[in-house]
Amino acid sequence: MEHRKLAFIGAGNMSRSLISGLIRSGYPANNIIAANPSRPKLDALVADFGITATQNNLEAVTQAEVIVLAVKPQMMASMLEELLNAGAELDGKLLISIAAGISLNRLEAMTGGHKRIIRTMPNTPSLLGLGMTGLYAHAHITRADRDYCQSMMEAAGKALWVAEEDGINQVIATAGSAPAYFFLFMEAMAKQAEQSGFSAEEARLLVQQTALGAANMVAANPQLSISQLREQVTSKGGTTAEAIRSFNDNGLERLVADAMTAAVNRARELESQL
Ligand SMILES: NC(=O)C1=CN([C@@H]2O[C@H](COP(=O)(O)OP(=O)(O)OC[C@H]3O[C@@H](n4cnc5c(N)ncnc54)[C@H](OP(=O)(O)O)[C@@H]3O)[C@@H](O)[C@H]2O)C=CC1
Ligand SMILES: O=C(O)[C@@H]1CCC=N1
Repeated sequence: MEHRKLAFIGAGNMSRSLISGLIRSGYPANNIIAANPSRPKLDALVADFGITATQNNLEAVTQAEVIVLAVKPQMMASMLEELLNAGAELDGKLLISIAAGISLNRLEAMTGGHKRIIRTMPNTPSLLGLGMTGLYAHAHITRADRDYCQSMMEAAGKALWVAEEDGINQVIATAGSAPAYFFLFMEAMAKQAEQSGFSAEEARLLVQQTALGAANMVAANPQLSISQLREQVTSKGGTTAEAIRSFNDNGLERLVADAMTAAVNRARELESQL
């Protein structure tokens, strides 16, 4: 992939995940700069990955060819306004937003009409190179910019383009927010395992190894549907069948659908507010 000079504006959880993925895949550390108002997260990024860091957004933007907008959605307008007021020149630069709930139209307005923007939705497993990122760009974005953005995200995992901008909100519900769903499920399982007598470490080991194994079974067996993998575990008249029956009787499918719809609705609500 091309190693364009890359700036992350906002050095929080998601930037750290993406930077880690990039460095792990061989992106040169001296082509990455991160900007953040407070120092500790920057110091940790410099220590862990050898990138450059600054508390001055303008300095990062000036040096970069590609700028990743990685502040909280609610901070985006004020951050960009300050940047433009400070004299930032965005011409010739590709902007990549990772923010939930801010449309390309809004980003264009917030940047004084800049049109070279790609919208993405990554997730935190990018930290380990196991991320999943959705991407969307308007038709005028060049092939070279699309390819760069895709390979940048693929350095941290897998990437999937969506055909409509609202597809990004569906990616949020299915991948961006979704690591937390699995963590919640694992928390509940670990809690129950502890209540049944395992130590906290034993419960975590049992749950984490099983989750890892299950995810790897899905990835390693594309010829099998996820339902078939579940059926392989479920002996007739056995223990798993009883657990699955309990999940189904308690409406697991509806719970999951409602939770994913709530995430999409919140993303759309943010889009209408910000
Ligand atoms: N976390 C996730 O799983 C995912 C998050 N996202 C998106 O990523 C974006 C960042 O989220 P996340 O990393 O979780 O949030 P964090 O709060 O961890 O990171 C945001 C960072 O932005 C910094 N910041 C605040 N104001 C400014 C400013 N004016 N200029 C530069 N930096 C600033 C904050 O600094 P300080 O703390 O010092 O104030 C903080 O380090 C959001 O838009 C979110 O929607 C997308 C996909 C997944
Ligand atoms: O919770 C959020 O709003 C962000 C976007 C996806 C994951 N975290």
